[in-house]
Amino acid sequence: MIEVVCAVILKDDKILIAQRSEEMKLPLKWEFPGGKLNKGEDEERAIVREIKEELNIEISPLKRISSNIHDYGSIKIKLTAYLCDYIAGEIKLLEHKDFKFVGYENLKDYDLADADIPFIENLKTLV
Ligand SMILES: Nc1nc2c([nH]c(=O)n2[C@H]2C[C@H](O)[C@@H](COP(=O)(O)OP(=O)(O)OP(=O)(O)O)O2)c(=O)[nH]1
Repeated sequence: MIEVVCAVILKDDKILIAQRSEEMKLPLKWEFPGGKLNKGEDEERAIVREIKEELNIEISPLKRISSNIHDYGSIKIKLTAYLCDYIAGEIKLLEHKDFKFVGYENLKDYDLADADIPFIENLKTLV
């Protein structure tokens, strides 16, 4: 099972979602950006590193939301989400195709990766 961490980044009460590119796995799906844990790396360090690598911004993890285990058939992932504050920097799309800041109520209108869907319910009381 692959361990993946992702960031639910808040800015002005909106949530950042990013669209995977055609070249990535799960092409064109929307997700909470993040990536795989390196060996020996803790989750909070991994999420800060991945967001800098993918979006060029600094974030600060606030709270662990929950983990979902999802089996895509070819791979099984454990996806752990952290609620994060946007600290600094201008977003540059270094891997993704697009990004948006959306209100909580609009998250369901995007074609999110299957593993992310349970987070919508878990976020209800947090945002
Ligand atoms: N980052 C991220 N990955 C997700 C989410 N939902 C979901 O199913 N995934 C899957 C897609 C990938 O199969 C896997 C993580 O891959 P990734 O491509 O983002 O991770 P990475 O940057 O470390 O990968 P790599 O390109 O170095 O191989 O988890 C999500 O919300 N965020």
